[in-house]
Amino acid sequence: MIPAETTPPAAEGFSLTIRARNKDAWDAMVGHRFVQDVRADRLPDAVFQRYLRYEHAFVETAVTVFAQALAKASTTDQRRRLATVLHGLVFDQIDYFEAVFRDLRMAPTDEAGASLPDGAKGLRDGALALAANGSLPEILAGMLAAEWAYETWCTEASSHPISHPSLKAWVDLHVGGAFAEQVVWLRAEIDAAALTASPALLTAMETAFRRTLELELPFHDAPYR
Ligand SMILES: Cc1ncc(CN)c(N)n1
Repeated sequence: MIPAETTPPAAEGFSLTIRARNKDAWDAMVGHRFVQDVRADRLPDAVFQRYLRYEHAFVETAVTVFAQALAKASTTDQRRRLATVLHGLVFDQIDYFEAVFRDLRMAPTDEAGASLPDGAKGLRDGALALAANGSLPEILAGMLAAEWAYETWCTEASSHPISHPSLKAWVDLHVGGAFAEQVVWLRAEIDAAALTASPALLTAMETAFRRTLELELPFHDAPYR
């Protein structure tokens, strides 16, 4: 669904506004069956292993998306922040996949992603199209939806016992520290951009936010096949 023309309210930031206006998609993501299974410590191993492959591919996609955001950045602060985001992805997160594939004796994911299911390809293709065609605020609004939803559900899930050490480690990578700072920064960028954005740009930012949440749902359905 494309949102109707968007206006930012005076008092609260635009990031909170678009999350509230898209509560149905947000709630569907942070309450997805996959999230519920992690929280209840009952995620089947086969689902986790399929998820890891799709997720590894998505992290590689996120590197491309944030690299394109960096190319479109106009200030040194934005470039530094985005370089930090990229560092977290190519080191902390890719290191995690290399270790987990070794520990679980899984073959590495094929780099071209040819074997990905439609749900995983949908999120990848949506994010890459946004990165290629969108302005910086649109790209950041789309990635805010992905990062903020993960920070939210992982923070909640991390207060429950998670017995699979690799799953626990993955959840913990999205709680506090540099990841939380990244979400704070993305929100601040969206809030600041909205203050001077045209109505068309506000709508484009909200569309990117919602579309990403909508694409997250089939991505997380996919490992259940
Ligand atoms: C599918 C997906 N969406 C979001 C995130 C948060 N980086 C993630 N790791 N994976």
